[in-house]
Amino acid sequence: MQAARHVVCALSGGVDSAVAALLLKRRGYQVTGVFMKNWDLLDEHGVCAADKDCEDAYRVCQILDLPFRQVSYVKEYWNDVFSDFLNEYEKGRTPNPDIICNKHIKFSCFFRYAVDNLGADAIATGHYARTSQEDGEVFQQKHIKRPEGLFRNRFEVRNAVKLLQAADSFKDQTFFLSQVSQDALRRTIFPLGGLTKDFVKKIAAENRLHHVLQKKESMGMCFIGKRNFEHFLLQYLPSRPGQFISIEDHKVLGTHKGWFLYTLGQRANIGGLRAPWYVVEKDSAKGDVFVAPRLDHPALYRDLLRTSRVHWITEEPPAALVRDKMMECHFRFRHQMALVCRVLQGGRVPGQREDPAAGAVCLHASEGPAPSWGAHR
Ligand SMILES: Nc1ncnc2c1ncn2[C@@H]1O[C@H](COP(=O)(O)OP(=O)(O)OP(=O)(O)O)[C@@H](O)[C@H]1O
Repeated sequence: MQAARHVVCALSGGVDSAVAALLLKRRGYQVTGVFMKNWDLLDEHGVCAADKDCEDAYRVCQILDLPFRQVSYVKEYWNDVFSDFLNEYEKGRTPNPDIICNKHIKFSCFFRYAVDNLGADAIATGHYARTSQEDGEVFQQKHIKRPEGLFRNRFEVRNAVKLLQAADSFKDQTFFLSQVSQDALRRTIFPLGGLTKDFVKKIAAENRLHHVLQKKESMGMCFIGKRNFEHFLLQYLPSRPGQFISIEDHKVLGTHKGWFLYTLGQRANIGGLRAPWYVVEKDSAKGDVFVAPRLDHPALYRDLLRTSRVHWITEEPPAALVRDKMMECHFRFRHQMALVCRVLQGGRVPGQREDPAAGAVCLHASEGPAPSWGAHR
């Protein structure tokens, strides 16, 4: 008889990955649970939250009778995720550290550790996402036990694998997985891809996983916790006091501690003013932040958005984009925001060589691509 395939499941100490590990075991895989310690500084209460999460992950393995390991990527997280996060803020952009963490830590360091050190055939996480090689049936909300034979070709894939949205569109986490490599995706299983969160909680409750059920859902950036975001950032970046200026009459409305703390479109709380104002523009040289008085103010809207090099998971870059220099794509600009169909124009980024994988996104659905890179309003 063929030996069971070995799947290394990333266990965060939360309910999703605990149920992912349980489902893998039920399907006949040999499962190892691994907790990653990525951040070891104390939170706002002087507690290292990672220690409690690690204990919870260990308990999941005890309940499910799985081997448990712990790895530390504190140094890698600091160098590849947190430093990038600070650098991006310093440049006035708003990075998403969860996307970078998936790219560099979970689907790179952890993936290599699982394959090279633990001899895994595949890794698994509790993300709500699917790939084009999932065996549809087994992801339905039924307790079906599958004979091992059905999965024997699971990891011998010839065609490139696609990242697909989860069945639970509210929980779908593909936005955070948008930078993973083809190499890692080929050997990744998302056991929760076809399930709803409620169903996952039900499975946890029926399988003695009460300790993870009681935990609060992780929200926002893990290293910030409940701390005030501005205070947190100003511990790492020097403040640069500047002014809030009205875009309408250039009147000074108040002061702030750093233009880089604001994101375009963000609501700005200006001391002493009751009505909300929204960020339109930032002047990095003078440190001023220009604001508009209403969310429907025309100064807040754009026709064109420039992207840096696009990360193509399946076809790099798509042949249609190289041939036509443009293609229709569906975009999501933030997690849980609706997907919108827009035209992506490949081409030349100013100051760089011709690169069909870099692009501009025309933000009006009804119009064709914008005429040139110069136009950005
Ligand atoms: N510290 C960690 N150690 C191991 N795996 C992790 C860790 N943090 C996250 N993961 C993996 O990444 C997945 C997504 O994590 P994320 O924190 O975004 O989601 P989540 O919905 O809160 O998941 P969970 O309920 O499992 O904590 C987890 O389900 C788990 O597989």
